[in-house]
Amino acid sequence: MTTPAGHTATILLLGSGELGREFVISAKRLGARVIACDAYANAPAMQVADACEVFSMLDGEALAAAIRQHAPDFVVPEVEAIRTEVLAEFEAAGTNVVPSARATIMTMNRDRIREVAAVELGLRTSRYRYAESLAEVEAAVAHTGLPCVIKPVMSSSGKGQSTVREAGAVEAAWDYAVANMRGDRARVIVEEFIPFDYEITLLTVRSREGVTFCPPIGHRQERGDYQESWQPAAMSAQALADAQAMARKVVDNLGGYGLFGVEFFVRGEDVIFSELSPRPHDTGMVTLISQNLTEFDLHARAVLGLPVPAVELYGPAASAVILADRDSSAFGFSGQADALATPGGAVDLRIFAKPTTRPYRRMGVALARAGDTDEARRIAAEAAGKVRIDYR
Ligand SMILES: Nc1ncnc2c1ncn2[C@@H]1O[C@H](COP(=O)(O)OP(=O)(O)OP(=O)(O)O)[C@@H](O)[C@H]1O
Ligand SMILES: NCC(=O)N[C@@H]1O[C@H](COP(=O)([O-])[O-])[C@@H](O)[C@H]1O
Ligand SMILES: [Mg+2]
Repeated sequence: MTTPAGHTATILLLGSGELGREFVISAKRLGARVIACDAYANAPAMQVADACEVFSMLDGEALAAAIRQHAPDFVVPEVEAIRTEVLAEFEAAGTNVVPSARATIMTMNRDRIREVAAVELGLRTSRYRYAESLAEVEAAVAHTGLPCVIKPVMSSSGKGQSTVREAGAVEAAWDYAVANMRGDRARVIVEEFIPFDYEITLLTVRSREGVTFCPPIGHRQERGDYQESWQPAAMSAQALADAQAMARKVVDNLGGYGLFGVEFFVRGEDVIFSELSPRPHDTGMVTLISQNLTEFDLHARAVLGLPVPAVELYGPAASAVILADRDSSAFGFSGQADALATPGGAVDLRIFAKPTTRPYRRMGVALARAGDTDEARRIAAEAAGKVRIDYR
């Protein structure tokens, strides 16, 4: 291990988006040196890191070369799509992969994590079947019933995902999933559609001292992608206890140290496990204004083997996304002053400084804290709406 003089550890960050950017800031505050990697130059986390490397995280040779060159104390995945076999090889040879190579492999594949959760651990999930052809999808739909949700087993942020409400729409959903999947396995999961009352992310920290939880985060999704989140999500003590018990089982099974974003659907008192990220979660960006230690601080502490105390919630808070609506590499922002002056509560912004836009690309978030979560949501949405992307 080659931690340079004056630093506490060397971290190789695999993926350099908005979540990585905040993680770099948190880790650097604790003295770490961070090398940020992603497939394009000037990615958000690269702008605040000590060094950067540009290569596709799916390129096994480039990934192995970067790990060998930097000999990091910790390899910290930030995106889902990574040549995870390489991580497993390095882990076997002694490299510390966060939270573990197995966790990254399981969670990158919806079918693998579903088997762990539903079969091995017996957690309540939606009814599901896997399918690798149109005929198999049709058989799977017969099992789950309609409506159902069809997703490539390898995808994230809603890519390739559709909700099917009538039999005539099954073929289009299969074609859409195959066209938008990642990797070379044409395989989908067909899930029973859960008409949930609300859905939550339970940020769960696994550290040397054990497992701790942040107050639950409610969120609203469109096109499979998060639009706003708020904390704390109102839920019964029993439902929260059930979610915590399930989250603990999953993270203990996956092992390693770090923060996980565990997703649940809640209907009445029924809590249904959906999926999880073995890393900070996009809906958890609300913790940038709601907690004394953000999800990024908690991840950094757990990774570096430092104490993780109980989290202090400053008060009801919300986040709302700022999205682009077209492809561009010549654009700027305006309206930040107006946004930050939104009355009614504490307001903040994160502008990710991504070098290009595309339709629906997340370019920033507005954050708000207020007397209750409804008010915080209203203020965050108002502030986000005031930030304009000026395409030139
Ligand atoms: N079975 C289901 N029933 C009802 N809604 C669902 C179901 N599956 C997914 N959804 C909706 O779609 C959203 C995205 O689904 P999911 O989390 O599985 O996709 P993802 O691509 O992994 O997203 P991300 O990477 O952002 O977490 C969920 O948060 C939920 O709102
Ligand atoms: N749901 C996962 C998620 O939110 N991931 C975050 O988005 C970035 C990719 O953004 P991009 O597609 O705009 O480059 C990732 O690097 C990560 O920070
Ligand atoms: Mg999800």
